[in-house]
Amino acid sequence: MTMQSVHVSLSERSYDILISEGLLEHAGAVLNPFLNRRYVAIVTDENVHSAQGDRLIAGLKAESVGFDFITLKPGEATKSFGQLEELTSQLLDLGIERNDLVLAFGGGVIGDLTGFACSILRRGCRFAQIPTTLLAQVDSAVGGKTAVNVKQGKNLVGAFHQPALVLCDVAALNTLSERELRAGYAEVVKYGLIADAPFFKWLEANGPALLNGDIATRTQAVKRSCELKAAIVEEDEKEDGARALLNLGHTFGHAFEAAFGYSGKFLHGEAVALGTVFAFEYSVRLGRCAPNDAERVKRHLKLSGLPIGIDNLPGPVSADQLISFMMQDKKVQQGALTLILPDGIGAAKVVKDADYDDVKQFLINKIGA
Ligand SMILES: NC(=O)c1ccc[n+]([C@@H]2O[C@H](COP(=O)([O-])OP(=O)(O)OC[C@H]3O[C@@H](n4cnc5c(N)ncnc54)[C@H](O)[C@@H]3O)[C@@H](O)[C@H]2O)c1
Ligand SMILES: O=C(O)C(=O)C[C@@H](O)[C@H](O)[C@H](O)COP(=O)(O)O
Ligand SMILES: [Zn+2]
Repeated sequence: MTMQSVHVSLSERSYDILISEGLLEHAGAVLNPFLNRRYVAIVTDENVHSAQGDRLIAGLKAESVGFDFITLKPGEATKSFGQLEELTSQLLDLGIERNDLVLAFGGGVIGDLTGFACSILRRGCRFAQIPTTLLAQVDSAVGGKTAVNVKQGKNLVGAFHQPALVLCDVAALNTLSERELRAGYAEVVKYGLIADAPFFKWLEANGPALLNGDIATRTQAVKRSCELKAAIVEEDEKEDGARALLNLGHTFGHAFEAAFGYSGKFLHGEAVALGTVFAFEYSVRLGRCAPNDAERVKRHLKLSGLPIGIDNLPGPVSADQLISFMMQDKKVQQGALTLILPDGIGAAKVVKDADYDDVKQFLINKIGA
């Protein structure tokens, strides 16, 4: 097994991201040094349990690591307050101690919910991320943001809680649906657009191979994404500055997700893709970004099967609805919107004090009042 790794350096909260094909079958051996007793609680969802569970079980059994599964319903609706209460209760019933290791085995929904539960369980217990979607391997498993969604907006109740270890088995992506794979790809593209124009160019050439299952290309993309995210998180763990760049496309995107009620009709990655298009178009409107750059981004997202226009929305939504969700965004300061706006490909900026009326007019022009 050829192993790649990325270190996230955060003093006593530092950890490694291990990336390889076939890691699940070695999970017991890799996790053993992190275990105070040979036992883990595994939080997962039904799809992941049936598609990948046997591989993890084999890896744990090979090292005589005992385990219990807590298996939740799949989908964004699981990232809720109700499920948080239920999950913490189940973990307590299993007798999970502070120094035990809980495994978040699944996509970003499982990772965000489990990470949040672990941040509050007995005032904080350890957990490892075992991400099984492209989105989770390149983004959500790294950096310690955990949360649930509420009716007022996306991820509005949560905590920063870093994992002890991240295990990315790229072979786990073989059972992921094409739609979920493409949605995760939106976050890969994001890294190129924020800060790495050569990576975006590489994706224009290699994105099709990545989406078609080429393991080497996937491994390279996961590694580069994790390196870029780790560098930003190391600089600004709790989003006082540069970390907000990772929110490119999210201020608009989260508003779409909230408007559709976290129903799965519009996935996080799809919302990020359309939100990124909106961010580029708004930047063009402000004269910050060349129209050609926005067109190039839209072309690549479209070729990758991602939504780039309001025709791709699963139902009607109004500018009023969107702007009111946007005003609940965690980046709002003194009542003013913060947007992540590109000055071009690979050159995103955190823009505070965005003009509310102008953003609203932009949305009205795009989708109607
Ligand atoms: N914490 C962060 O930094 C961060 C970053 C990005 C996104 N997120 C959050 O992540 C969530 C989205 O995560 P996601 O896109 O992974 O969605 P998800 O967790 O809902 O997983 C997508 C679907 O794929 C299934 N699945 C997962 N792995 C599978 C596999 N290997 N084989 C077959 N099916 C599999 C799941 O059951 C689910 O139905 C959102 O809530 C978003 O807000 C968080
Ligand atoms: O890690 C980050 O920081 C990100 O912003 C990554 C995003 O892809 C992710 O969707 C995150 O959950 C959004 O953060 P939020 O603070 O806007 O909820
Ligand atoms: Zn995201």
